[in-house]
Amino acid sequence: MTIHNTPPAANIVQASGLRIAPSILSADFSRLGEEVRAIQAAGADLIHFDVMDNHYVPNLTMGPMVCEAIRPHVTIPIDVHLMVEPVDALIPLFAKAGANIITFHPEASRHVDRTLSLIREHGCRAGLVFNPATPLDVLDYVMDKLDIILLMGVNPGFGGQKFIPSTLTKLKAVRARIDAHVAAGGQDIWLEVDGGVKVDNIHAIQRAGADTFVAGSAVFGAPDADQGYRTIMQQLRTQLTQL
Ligand SMILES: O=C(CO)[C@H](O)[C@H](O)COP(=O)(O)O
Repeated sequence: MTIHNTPPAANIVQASGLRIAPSILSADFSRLGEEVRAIQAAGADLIHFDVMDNHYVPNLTMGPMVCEAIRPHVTIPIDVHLMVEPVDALIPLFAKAGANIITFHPEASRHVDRTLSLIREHGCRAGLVFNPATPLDVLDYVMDKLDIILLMGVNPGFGGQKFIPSTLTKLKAVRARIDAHVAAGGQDIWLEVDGGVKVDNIHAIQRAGADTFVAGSAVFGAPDADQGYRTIMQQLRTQLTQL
């Protein structure tokens, strides 16, 4: 097993284009180190790490200790999606545990602007997550503090759900906001989609404006960890190159 040092968050500045972020929510938790190594070897661009607290969402998953435990097994960035309320106390802990990106839901923080600053102060890239029925209004005030916007394609809390089609309309709206922001001299912002992403819909999701794709059950549902993961990652990637 190769043990890697924690990559600095700045590494991900070099990442460009289209990114696939397998969600380890659907991995085999009894052998998580092997799972993340296998998914990196299969071509993953990011590890998507779902944190659920049985309060903001009705499920309970993993915390900073698990992030720290998998960090030495991969060199690609770890993309931590906080489905927790409150948010702020976990930010220093995940930054210390090797997270590179931290996203949270705006309704879970009383002070969204402050929470975004806190994430960046801890050396991570910062982002907001919107549930299918959460309005985008807060974006009017914090675009300059965002590295990533994540739209949920399902209601958060569980893997293996069906993609909600209205997400495509919302994606187009966010893509237009990002493009206008960049055209006005603002920084680029990744547009990530999470939930229900499969081989048969990733192309439509890309066409609606996404550049970063979280896929959990589609990837980790493959029959075997090595060739199976490579095959599904290749199938996803092939759909993405057909714009
Ligand atoms: O955040 C999540 C659920 O809250 C998961 O990342 C998401 O659902 C991915 O799983 P799948 O690809 O199986 O839908």
